[in-house]
This record gives sequence, structure tokens and C-alpha cells, in this order.
Amino acid sequence: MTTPDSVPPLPVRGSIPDDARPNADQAAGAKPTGVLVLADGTVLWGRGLGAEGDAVGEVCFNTSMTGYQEILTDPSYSGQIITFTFPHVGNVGTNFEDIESVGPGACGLILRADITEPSSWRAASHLDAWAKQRGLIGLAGVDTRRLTRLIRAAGAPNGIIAHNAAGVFDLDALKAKAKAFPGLEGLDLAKQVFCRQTYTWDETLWSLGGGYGRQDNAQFHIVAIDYGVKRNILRCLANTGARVTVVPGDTSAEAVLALGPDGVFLSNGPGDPAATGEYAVPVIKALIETGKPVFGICLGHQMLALALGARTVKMKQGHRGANHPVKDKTTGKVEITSQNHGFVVLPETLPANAEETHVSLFDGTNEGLRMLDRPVFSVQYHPEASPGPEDSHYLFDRFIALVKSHA
Ligand SMILES: NC(=O)CC[C@H](N)C(=O)O
Repeated sequence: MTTPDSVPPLPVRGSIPDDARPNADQAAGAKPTGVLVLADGTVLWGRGLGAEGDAVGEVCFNTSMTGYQEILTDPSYSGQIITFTFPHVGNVGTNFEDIESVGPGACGLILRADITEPSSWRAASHLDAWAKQRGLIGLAGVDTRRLTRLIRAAGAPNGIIAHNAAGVFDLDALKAKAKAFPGLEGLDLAKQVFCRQTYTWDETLWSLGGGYGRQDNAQFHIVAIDYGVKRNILRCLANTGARVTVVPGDTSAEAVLALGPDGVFLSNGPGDPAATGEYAVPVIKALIETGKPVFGICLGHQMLALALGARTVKMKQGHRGANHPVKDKTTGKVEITSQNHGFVVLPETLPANAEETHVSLFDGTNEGLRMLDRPVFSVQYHPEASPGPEDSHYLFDRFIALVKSHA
């Protein structure tokens, strides 16, 4: 058992006065009650928060300045420990509304500053208590800049996060667990997070007008295949005015068609698209063949590409943040987008009857595609923008327009 007496002080620029430091009162002297151990043996001490115990996963970083509750509850983050690069996380507490799922999301969170008392009229509880309730393990007081640079240099490492109030850790055992984690490549995590039963969804999004004036679309039916869907995507779909039914990710094409969809939606989700694609791709292929409009987001985009015969690969560090510029090649417009993906479609592997429609202005990687001979399109990023900028909401209008014209 190895534990230092105190959390090493964080490097803070000399020009910042002591009392202006985020954790001036707590940074030094406190006994570490949490630790992150990477598979290569790197150890970062901190103060544990949320649930006690340990959780293994891929360590990634998200650069969003707001929206931590949506991020932590996004099922696409299953199997991942999130490092927040923004130093102050938790200061508006948590509430009952800003969640993307009630099921599993991220398995750990790493913060720079300790969480302050929540300050918001919407706050129902402290992030620490909320994380505990969700069984989510966290760590504060970590030099998140150093960790982010480490991830940028070497790619997202596997690691284990541990919280023990008594400050007792078996580092060798933790390292062994981190090393034993196989990594996200080849992992079908969607099956752990998608719904088990078909249900209907009718909550709309008030910031988009709550579906007002779209009563005409009530005759249309969208069936959303859930691979780990975010609630705000379902709100955006319901906002089109159409009826929305959600089915589990392993539903057969026959069962989807038996519901009489006018359009099919392929959701976001965690893990490797190639692994989930083993059962999802044949279904997507069959649905494309029917000529019905299909719209995919993130994992849904990646598996649609696989269904077209294209390839996906793991990215080095991935895209996770709320300020990613994307160019819509069909209009020439640039939109600022919310993103969360660690795999990406190789556009050069798309077949002749499909084309790349969107591209990342950060690194030129693929952000969207469409078929040229079918009403089928998808994007890699998150147009539902939860959290993040709402520039891309137009894609839900594109989808309902396609549904209308093909009904
Ligand atoms: N948000 C998502 O749907 C993520 C898709 C996939 N799991 C990835 O990491 O690339």
C-alpha cells in the first residue's frame, strides 16, 4: 500500500497571487483519497469524489466549458473516464433535467479544481452527491493540463480511477487492472446501454419552439434505433412534429418495418462501430434497401458508413468538445458543433454512390455523408447540441423534409 502524505501542489503560474488560486485553501496538505493509474504505470494523485471504488476505462478529455451533467450522462461515454480541461466543473450543481440518460454514461470524471458549493436556482444537488448516487467515481485536484498533454502526445490511454476515503490504495493491483483492460477497439458497448423495450417519445425541445406549428407532421412516424441514444436527440426528433418510437439496438429490420416508419433514425452510442456493426450493419443495409429516409448521428453515422462498405478507424485522441468547426460542403456554411467521438469514417473508402458532406475544420476528418441515390444521410457530430452550440439543428429539418417528400 503506497500513499503519499499529501496531494502534490498543482503547478500554478507564479504571477497568480496565492489567494486567487482555485484551491488555495485545499490544494496543499490534504491527504489523497483518489488516484488515477494509467496502464503504463503513470500515477496521478487527487481527492476522490462521488462513489468510492474503482473503474477502468479509456481516459479521454473534453474541452467544453459548460454542460458537464449532459456530458457525464451521455451513454456514448460508456467505458470512458473524462478529463475536463475546463478547471471549474460542478459550480452550478446538478438538476433533474440536464441528463441525457438515466442509465450508464461515463465511468469516471477528473477535475482540476475542487467542486464549490452549487450556485444556481436550478441546482437540486451537489455534483459530488449526484456522482455518488450514480455510482460515478471522480477525482479532483489533478493537473488536468498535464494529463491532457499526455493524452495528446500518446493517444487516449487506458487507466483506472479509484476513490477510497481512507486513502488506502494498492497501486500494483490498480495498475494490473488498467493493463488488463482491452481498450475500446473491438468492444460492443452499445448492448450494455440501449433500451430493452420499445417506447414512444413525445417530449419536445422548448428552445426550438416545442414543435409549435408542426402539427402537419404528426402523420409521420420516425423509428429511432437506440444504440445509446441521448434524450436531446429524441427531443429534436419529436420537435419535427413527427411521432417518435424508440426500439432497442438489436431490433431486426423486419420488426422496425412492422412499426410502419416513414423515416428511420440511427442513434449515437459507445464503443467501436465495427463491433456493434456486426449485428447492426445487416439491419441498416436492409433498411436502406427499402428506400425509406435514414438519418444517423455519430455511432449511427459510423455504422451507416460501414453498411455502405466504408471503413472506420480509431482516432488518436478523438474529438470531444463544444466548439468544433465543421464545414457543410453542400452549402459552404461553417457551423460550430458539439462533438464526442473516438472513431472516424475514412471518406476515401465510401462507395461511388455516396459522398462526404461535412468535414472538420480542425483536422480535415470526415464529419458527414450522404447517399446520392437514396434519401440517406448522417453526421459524425452532435446536432442536438446538448451541451453545445445549436448551429446544426437544421439537420433535423433536413430529415423531416426528406421524410415528407418520400412519404
Ligand atoms: N457519440 C458517439 O456516438 C460516439 C461513437 C463512437 N463510440 C466513437 O467513439 O467514435
